[in-house]
Amino acid sequence: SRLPPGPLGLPVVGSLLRLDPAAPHESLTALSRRYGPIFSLRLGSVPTVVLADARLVREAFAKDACTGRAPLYLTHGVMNGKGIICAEGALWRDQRKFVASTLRGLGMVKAGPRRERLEKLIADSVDCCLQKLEGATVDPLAALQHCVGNVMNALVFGRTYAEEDPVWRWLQHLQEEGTRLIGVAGPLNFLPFLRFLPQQRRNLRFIVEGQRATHQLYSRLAAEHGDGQDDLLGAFLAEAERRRASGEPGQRFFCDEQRNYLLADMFGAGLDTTLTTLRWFLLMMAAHPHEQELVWEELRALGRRPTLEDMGSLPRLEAAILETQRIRTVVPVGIPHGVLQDMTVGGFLVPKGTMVLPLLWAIHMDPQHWPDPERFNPARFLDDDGNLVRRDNFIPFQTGKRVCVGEELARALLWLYCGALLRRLRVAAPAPSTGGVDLRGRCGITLTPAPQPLTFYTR
Ligand code: HEM
Repeated sequence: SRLPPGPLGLPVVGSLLRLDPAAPHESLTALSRRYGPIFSLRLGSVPTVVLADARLVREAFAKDACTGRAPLYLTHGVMNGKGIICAEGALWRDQRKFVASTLRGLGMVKAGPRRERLEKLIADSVDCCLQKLEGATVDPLAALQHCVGNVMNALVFGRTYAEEDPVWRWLQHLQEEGTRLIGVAGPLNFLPFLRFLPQQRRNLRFIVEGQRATHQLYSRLAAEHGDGQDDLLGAFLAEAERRRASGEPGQRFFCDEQRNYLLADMFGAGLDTTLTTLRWFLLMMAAHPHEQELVWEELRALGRRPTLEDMGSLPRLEAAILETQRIRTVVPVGIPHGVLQDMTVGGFLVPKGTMVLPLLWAIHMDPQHWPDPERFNPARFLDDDGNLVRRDNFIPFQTGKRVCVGEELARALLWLYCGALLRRLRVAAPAPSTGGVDLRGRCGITLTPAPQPLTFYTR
């Protein structure tokens, strides 16, 4: 077979200059309208294939050959292929299995006492968040970051922090700056020699320093951790001990260094994405009061705060969450995969060493599947009788063998937060004369909204 079509690039930079650094998802989407749902280009030194159709993503990501990560400087040079997000091969398979089964043990199951414990943990954090927002005119970011952050702290490390705890403040700052700088350092991935430029060197030093300092903290948390296994760290320590005792070869995957990379990955992957989705949800509700009223009607009819049991029976709430995930996909360029063996996708050859980008923005904004895609319209996810409908061209967690391992937890968090917040509060935008709501996103690794206040009236 032949390679997918695509633009001719310049030597050295390839097609990098075609990408708007502030909106790479839009530049790539424009190219997909021109070259089709599968096309190839070279980004600096990295040969890349872009998939702009959910069917092609499903086909590609179902293959073992496509479970690698892209040959990027940050994944391989900074993350060293450790942890889970950047791991490949035997290490990835081992850690993926361990994480998936640990998350099930922590309550990501359909029913039972563990699920109730998880639900209580989230519900308590929602209460904390409600207290901070009720009656206030603020950007909800700080409240959400603290409250959702503590759910992740509890699940990953087995502890929570007071809001003003200096260690927690420092962790939040590192996370925010790190995510921003990794975005800024994007070109470094494709042109690794850029790391010799002074500005890039400073950014990289911050990222590597932050990594070293958080790993030190994690080692301390591990040393202080008891025998309990109600969190990922506890489960890791117990599994490391079990493998050491039995002397099995898999014990090499449970060293202290891998533990620290894994903890950082789980905390980072879980918090940023969920937080950003919640921020977009509140902004969309404020900008579309009529849609907010429809959700409110449904919640009023229920007469109490929704629980996980109610998932599947509140279609308006669910459709509003799904439509938020469509119109402001938090990872608009998608999380790239790497090709481990030559393979074919859509009849085209995709050679070993290629980076595969599942271009979620193009998929979720495709006018053929989503008429008038820039319009926020939850009814897209409802049929004429108001029942929820599954949509094929919608893959916010991606698909296949590496699909988001936290999807169940993310859906539970979004459900309980969005339901409780809208049941108790009416979210309103500032008057249009003062600018209204700014729904344009800024693209780092995630597509985030601009900081802006909202008013939270008691219902
Ligand atoms: C709305 C919230 C979330 C969204 C939109 C989201 C989205 C994604 C996406 C698109 C991927 C890439 C999948 C792939 O490579 O094919 C991913 C991977 C991942 N997510 Fe999430 N995620 C969310 C929440 C979470 C949460 C709460 C956790 C933690 C429990 C989590 C942990 C992970 C991990 C560890 C991976 C890497 C999986 C692997 O490489 O095998 N995510 N997520």
